[in-house]
Amino acid sequence: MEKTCTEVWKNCLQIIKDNIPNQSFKTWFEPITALKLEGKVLTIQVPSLFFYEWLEEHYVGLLRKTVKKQLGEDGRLEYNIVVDKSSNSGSPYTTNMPSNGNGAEAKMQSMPIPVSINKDIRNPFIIPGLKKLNVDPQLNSNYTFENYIEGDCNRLARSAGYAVAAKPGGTSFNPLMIYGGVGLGKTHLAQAIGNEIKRSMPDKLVIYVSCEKFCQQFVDSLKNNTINDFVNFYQAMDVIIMDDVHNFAGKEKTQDIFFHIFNHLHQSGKQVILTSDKAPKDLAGLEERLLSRFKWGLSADLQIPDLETRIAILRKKMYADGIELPGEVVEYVAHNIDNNVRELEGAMVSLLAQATLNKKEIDLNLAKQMLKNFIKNTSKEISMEYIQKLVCEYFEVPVDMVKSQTRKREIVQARQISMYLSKSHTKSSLKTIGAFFGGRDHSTVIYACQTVEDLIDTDKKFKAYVHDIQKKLKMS
Ligand SMILES: Nc1ncnc2c1ncn2[C@@H]1O[C@H](COP(=O)(O)OP(=O)(O)OP(=O)(O)O)[C@@H](O)[C@H]1O
Repeated sequence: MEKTCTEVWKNCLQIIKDNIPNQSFKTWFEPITALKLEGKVLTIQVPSLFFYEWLEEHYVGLLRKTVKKQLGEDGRLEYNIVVDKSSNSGSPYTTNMPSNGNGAEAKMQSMPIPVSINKDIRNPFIIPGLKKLNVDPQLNSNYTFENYIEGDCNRLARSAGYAVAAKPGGTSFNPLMIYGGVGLGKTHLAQAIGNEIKRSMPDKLVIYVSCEKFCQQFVDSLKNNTINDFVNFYQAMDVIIMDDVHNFAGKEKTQDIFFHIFNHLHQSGKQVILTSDKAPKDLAGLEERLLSRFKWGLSADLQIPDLETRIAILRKKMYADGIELPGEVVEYVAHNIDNNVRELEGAMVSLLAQATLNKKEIDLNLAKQMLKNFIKNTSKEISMEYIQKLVCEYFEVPVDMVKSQTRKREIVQARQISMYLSKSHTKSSLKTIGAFFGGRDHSTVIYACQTVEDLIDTDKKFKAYVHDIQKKLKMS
């Protein structure tokens, strides 16, 4: 007796289940239903285009083998794709893949599916239903262009941001990648773009999401079997702002999902805005294909603001908070906190809090007193210069010698400990540490750190030295 499509698919599922992890089976195969069997062609229904792409990319080999096992060498598979479940039209739209009549065997052999097919099918079907979404963009309304002070440090990134805000998806800055060090205004600028788009084009669907939150949502959606909703949601956006994409490092599955979402948005002319602590070329732990996408548009960096810009930032904040500070105090703060805008603002807030508590006028003296304490608690104190000074004082060796080429034992020891502590107590890269300690390369730093770690493990006296210095570092 001829088998029904349900029986054939049930047998296929048995084989598939034995060959992949249970969670993957639940996520990608349980939502599939068998629709029909015509001769040797089995048609299955998948819940979205994204689902179809994912199966084609990750399970094509397994599917091909399984179908052949059930239907013989000329067995084929066709997909029926439910394109828009949220449509109000009563029944879901569906479309068949492949649509060119070549049969799924041809389809299964050619992966990934050609871009032209994606494009034609996606736009007309997916967007109309999902456009009805009302999405909270998750933006902080204080992060506007108006509040973002322009300086040499951010001119390119800021004007690119403006261009993107005026024409989301319509410039070559797609994606726009804003990168730079801690607290230099990446989130503020990225959100300013989102706020400006929502102000001038309220109908646009904009979403801000940190990379960390996106990763968590992905894990949750796998757990709850809502992966389809998760992907559909992001694919329906006009603008996605993803903060801190360096946090994708090592998370391959989430990168995979984002790769698909990214492709979909980009092909549909939607805007992607990314922030990162490093330039795309320096991002470690990200898949090459994702990195190459990140390099497509424009990468613009944010540098440390110069004194003039720092003063302007402080004045703007004071103005916004309705506070007046003497000019010399503002200049003093801006002069002394010079590598992180968040810390700059933090110093001012502490200054004001102290003044309010002590009911004192904020003059230069108070600013100096207070700033002394504030600087101690910031990363400024733990600079490579400071580590070098501390280590050299401890071992009573001349400070400049650690940067020289000398191989004297006590100097080498001070140099290696300085490198080791710079690696663990500063955010400097191995390359920067090497360059700072006498123009050495990163492999010298790796070797130094390894040597120090080994000695800590084997030499009690040495371990005590390092701990002593670390204690001083923390107390200073
Ligand atoms: N050019 C600027 N003009 C006005 N305010 C700024 C500017 N740059 C940074 N800020 C302010 O500095 C603070 C830190 O900025 P933001 O959080 O955007 O930095 P970030 O680079 O995203 O930091 P992180 O590396 O921690 O993610 C915010 O309060 C922001 O408003």
